[in-house]
Amino acid sequence: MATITGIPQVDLSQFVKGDASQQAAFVEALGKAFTEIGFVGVVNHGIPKELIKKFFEESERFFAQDLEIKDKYEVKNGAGQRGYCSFGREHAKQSNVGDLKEFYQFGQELPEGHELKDVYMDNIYTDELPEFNKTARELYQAFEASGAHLLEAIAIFLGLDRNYFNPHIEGGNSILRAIHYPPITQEPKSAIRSEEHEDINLITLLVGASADGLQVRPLGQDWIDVKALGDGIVINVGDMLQRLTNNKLKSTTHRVVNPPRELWYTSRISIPFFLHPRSDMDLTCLEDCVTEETPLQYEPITAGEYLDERLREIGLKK
Ligand SMILES: O=C(O)CCC(=O)C(=O)O
Ligand SMILES: [Fe+2]
Repeated sequence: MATITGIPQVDLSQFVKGDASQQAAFVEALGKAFTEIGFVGVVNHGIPKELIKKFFEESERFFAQDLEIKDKYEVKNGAGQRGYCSFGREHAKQSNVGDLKEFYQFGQELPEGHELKDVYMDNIYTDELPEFNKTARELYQAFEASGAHLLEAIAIFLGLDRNYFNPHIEGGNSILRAIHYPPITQEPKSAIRSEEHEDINLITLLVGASADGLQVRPLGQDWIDVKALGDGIVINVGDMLQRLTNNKLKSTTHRVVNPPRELWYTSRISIPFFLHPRSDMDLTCLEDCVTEETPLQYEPITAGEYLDERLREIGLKK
């Protein structure tokens, strides 16, 4: 039984396989969750359980290697968008203390002849762990498919054509990230594994982490613990979708806190998929989201320009 506590939960199979009334109920529930707290738990998301398990195991293997090996896969001035990013390098935009994590990122890979083929940086594949590379590709594609269904439901909720997002996410600039929070061995500078932040992209799909620690803080409320039990995934709205909808859908602050002292010896692995559109997607606020009660909050910008701005703020781009 898959359950997620702390946030509302929806069943994606109702939308993908259900009849019209089940689809409508799904759209309603998803829209409510995203306008209120910006986070939702999703069960029956269509991402194969075995694939998730395999990628978790391969990620553990990757991070367990000597730093000397991992360092080979770090691109020192590549804005951290592919390959390995070493411990402490990324920090939240308001903080100058690095997060207590290391991670590895895979990006979009397109077939020969695709118009965006040469636009993206090549992925960095490890020599030691061919299965890490292979499962990353498979999981990337499974996340893209599941994310496309969710965006279709969001488009319906926003009163747009249900295929509104399709041309923007086909060949999009999404990132699959495997994060490792190592065991804590000495009194940490802060009680936080990953400082509070909002995600940059359209939506994030997060595979149930290997340990507790994720907390979200809806506007005007206290921190809420989000726990994924079983095989549900956590989905949240990112800043690009919040911006496009003129704050109708909420990109909610979240963080990962350290475990209690008696669990310091434990590590934590989590697998977020940051669903990004193509760089040329226009993020100008949707007309229907600008009203007398909700006046325009943002200037027009493209997804590419916005990403650039944000990567500088978090120390990944100079
Ligand atoms: O590790 C987690 O559970 C969340 C990570 C996260 O919020 C992020 O990488 O943006
Ligand atoms: Fe995040």
